[in-house]
Amino acid sequence: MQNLKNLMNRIEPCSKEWQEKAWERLHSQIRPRGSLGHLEVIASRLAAIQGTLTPSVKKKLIFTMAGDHGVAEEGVSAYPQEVTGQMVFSFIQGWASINILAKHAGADVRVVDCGVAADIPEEWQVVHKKIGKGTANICKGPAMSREQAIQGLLLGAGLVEKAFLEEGYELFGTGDMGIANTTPSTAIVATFSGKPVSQLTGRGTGIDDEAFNRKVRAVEKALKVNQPDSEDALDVLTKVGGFEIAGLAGAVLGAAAVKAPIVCDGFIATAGALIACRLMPVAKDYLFISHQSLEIGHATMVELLGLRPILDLEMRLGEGTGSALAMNIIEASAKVLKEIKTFAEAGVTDTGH
Ligand SMILES: O=C(O)c1ccc[n+]([C@@H]2O[C@H](COP(=O)([O-])O)[C@@H](O)[C@H]2O)c1
Ligand SMILES: Cc1cc2nc[nH]c2cc1C
Repeated sequence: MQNLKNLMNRIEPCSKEWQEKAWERLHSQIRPRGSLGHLEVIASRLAAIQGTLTPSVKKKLIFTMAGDHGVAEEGVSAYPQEVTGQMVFSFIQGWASINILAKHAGADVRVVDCGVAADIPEEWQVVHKKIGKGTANICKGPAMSREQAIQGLLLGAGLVEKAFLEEGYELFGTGDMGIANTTPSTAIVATFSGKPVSQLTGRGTGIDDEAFNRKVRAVEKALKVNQPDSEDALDVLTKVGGFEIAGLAGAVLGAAAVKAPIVCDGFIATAGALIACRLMPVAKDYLFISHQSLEIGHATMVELLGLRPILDLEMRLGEGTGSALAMNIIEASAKVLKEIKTFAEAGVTDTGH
């Protein structure tokens, strides 16, 4: 708990001064005022995060956090639990969607075993940090202990901080892998929003109507049995979260602590980001939401965070795929701020404003 307090105490708001300076430059560039829309917002936020008019986000790293979920036994996913470990194998072989899209984005991928049920062989190129062999079934009691939730938060934060300080990564992305993890993510957004579970539950990996009804009932039961306290994000994470969700939340806190930009992926990664921002609201200054997931409850998460997703491609995959795609947009926005000349620099007549 002391280490978690220490982490949160190190998080400061980004620089509103640099943000102002960035807006001044953006408004004096040789184009109609505001014409690059949301790219300008992203650029001004990067300036505020890095404290410069020349932000750099060239060196990029995506953490794909993997974990299993006891609630899978309620029949809430279209796929069996063993797929989590099998996909971890695919990630390290370079065969999966995240490998292809991260390569396209020029980002590295680091796979983290936060709590996969299967044994992950020591020689696999993953970060071996298993907190447990899958969480407990949230329909029957808490997913994990409070100590395990803290362990997961510190794990995610530590990985990002170390990669920033020791390897020079400048932009981070989050992603997840975990069969059944849309169920705890739904429980998290239901707790924070207070909306009916049926309005927040989606089809995850593609479940049929019967599994959908089981999933709604499972989330309702998890909330009834555990009574997570919406005012205490650590309680929510402990009772209805997941090991990879703890890692994903921690990654956002770690990025904020070192003043690095971090972009979260879809439904599960945003659930983690929501936990982080409930624990420490100023962490939001460092967070970007990569895309609007098709998973129905994601819109409510986005609303609660008050941030605008960068892309909307009707994706619902996870792994960090949305983060990878959005990284190129974030990098483009850094170039917009740095490289487009101002009216004064270019000698263009400025009568627009
Ligand atoms: O990130 C998303 O928006 C997203 C939406 C639906 C499904 N997923 C992925 O699908 C898995 C969870 O789906 P499910 O049906 O097993 O709960 C997990 O591995 C996620 O990465 C991810
Ligand atoms: C095959 C497969 C790949 C995934 N990647 C993220 N979630 C996934 C779920 C499944 C089932």
